[in-house]
Amino acid sequence: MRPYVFVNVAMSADGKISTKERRQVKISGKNDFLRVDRIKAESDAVMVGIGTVLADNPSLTVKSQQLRDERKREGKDEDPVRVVIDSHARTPPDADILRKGTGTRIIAVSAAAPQERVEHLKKVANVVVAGSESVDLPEVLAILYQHGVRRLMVEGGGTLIWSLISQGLVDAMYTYIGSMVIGGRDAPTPADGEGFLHESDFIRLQLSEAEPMDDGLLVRWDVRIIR
Ligand SMILES: NC(=O)C1=CN([C@@H]2O[C@H](COP(=O)(O)OP(=O)(O)OC[C@H]3O[C@@H](n4cnc5c(N)ncnc54)[C@H](O)[C@@H]3O)[C@@H](O)[C@H]2O)C=CC1
Ligand SMILES: Nc1nc(O)c(N)c(N[C@@H]2O[C@H](COP(=O)(O)O)[C@@H](O)[C@H]2O)n1
Repeated sequence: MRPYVFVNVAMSADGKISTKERRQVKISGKNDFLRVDRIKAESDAVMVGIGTVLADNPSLTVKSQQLRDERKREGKDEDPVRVVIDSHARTPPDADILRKGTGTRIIAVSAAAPQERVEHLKKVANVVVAGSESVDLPEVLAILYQHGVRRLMVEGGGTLIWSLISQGLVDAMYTYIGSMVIGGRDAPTPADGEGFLHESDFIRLQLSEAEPMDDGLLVRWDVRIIR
């Protein structure tokens, strides 16, 4: 069993999620940031890849005090469980995701992670070992499910989203399209990784919602299960 998994990502009009230097940029507007905060507060856990932790140093906390209070009233931690997919245990022990906010942090590493770094991380987070070289995502999702996570939000980046979506582990995707062009053939996109070669392999989506937001557009897609 695995949680319901949805991706939230903000991209430019030309389909980039940051610059070619992988520098964090503001793509969403005020209303979209409020929406992201709300769907994060409604989730049991939020996941990012180590590339995002190293590039953006996100805290992934719920920002609105009202939403934090609501979670508390429901008997939950103010922040969802925060999960980093990090094969080689590269998460800096002083990363904001570990320093800021409340609640459980899980770092998922592979068996190839250097033991010394794993021991350091064990002092500041729950470390889960899954997979031999890179992290085994189905196994991590099963572990999260066993720990009560039913709704998982994935905030990026492109490498992690590709892995999840290409393995059939994503149920829905929110894409905010911002009103700018970032450009750059090497700038990350919502799904990087290897990419499919054959049309028959493409992951098919069904449009479920499209709404103008700030000066861009919010699109919600459901992943179509084709058997
Ligand atoms: N605009 C937006 O909404 C967002 C933009 N970003 C941007 O994305 C960029 C970071 O993305 P990426 O470099 O692609 O890194 P990422 O955050 O997708 O992390 C990928 C890394 O995770 C590790 N990993 C371990 N097991 C894995 C597995 N099974 N599958 C995939 N990865 C696995 C690998 O070390 C891999 O390189 C940054 O530039 C950041 O600013 C990140 C999040 C959201
Ligand atoms: N929704 C959205 N819009 C943008 O314009 C963005 N740049 C991002 N980036 C994601 O948000 C994370 C920041 O988290 P904290 O504010 O530090 O909690 C960042 O790491 C990306 O995942 N998202």
